Amino acid sequence: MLQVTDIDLSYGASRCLRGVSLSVGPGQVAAVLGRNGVGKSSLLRSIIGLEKIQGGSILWEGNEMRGLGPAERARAGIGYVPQGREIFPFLTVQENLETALAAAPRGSAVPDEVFDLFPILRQFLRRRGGDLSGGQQQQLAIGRALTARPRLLILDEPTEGIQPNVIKDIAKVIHHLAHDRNFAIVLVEQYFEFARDLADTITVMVRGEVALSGRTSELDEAEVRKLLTV
Ligand SMILES: Nc1ncnc2c1ncn2[C@@H]1O[C@H](COP(=O)(O)OP(=O)(O)OP(=O)(O)O)[C@@H](O)[C@H]1O
Repeated sequence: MLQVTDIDLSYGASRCLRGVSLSVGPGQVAAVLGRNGVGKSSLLRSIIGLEKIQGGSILWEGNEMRGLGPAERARAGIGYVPQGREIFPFLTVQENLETALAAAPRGSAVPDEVFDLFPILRQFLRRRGGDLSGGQQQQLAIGRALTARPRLLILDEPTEGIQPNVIKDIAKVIHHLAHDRNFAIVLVEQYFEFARDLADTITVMVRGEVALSGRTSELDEAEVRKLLTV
């Protein structure tokens, strides 16, 4: 279980997150929605340890993550797929995947599951990351996160700049990871429909704060849409 409680984050004098809370358990997908610049990526970066929060707590599987760096949080089972994918363009697909093994015990390999989920990665193992399409790069970024064998997967706008047929594949994978493999998943999205169809809970942020949060089935869709457009 991930329990983010009342976190505050400032960049210098500018407050970015104010009292933000979010929780997600194994087998669940929590979506975070909001317009550009409301703090969604900053929230994710705070959870994985790339930003140093000034207040609040981040409990993962009962342990406080707040004082830990990103590598320690990764070892604790937190996986991250960054916005824009951040594939290494001059490394091959295989090498990109293997970067996630840096902290793994010696002799560890890319799990077969990665290739079962994304057969294209096996086919393109020796191709350079920079030569893949946007959708293939997104699959590689998710595959790379899974290579570290996380139990919590955090995805920042996985549908950004990707064709509809690949978006469907990615939605299927996220659904499978949560419901068949018991991952806890936090997903930041711009597209309401994608989040609604996948997520158990939705949190809508406005200017660094949680404006609305609840079970997807119980949220007033019109109200959510209003917060995403004003
Ligand atoms: N490293 C930083 N230094 C200073 N300000 C930052 C930094 N990162 C983000 N910000 C500011 O914090 C606010 C929240 O940014 P953030 O990227 O978290 O929003 P977002 O909701 O993810 O937006 P987007 O959908 O555009 O990715 C913005 O005003 C942004 O300009």
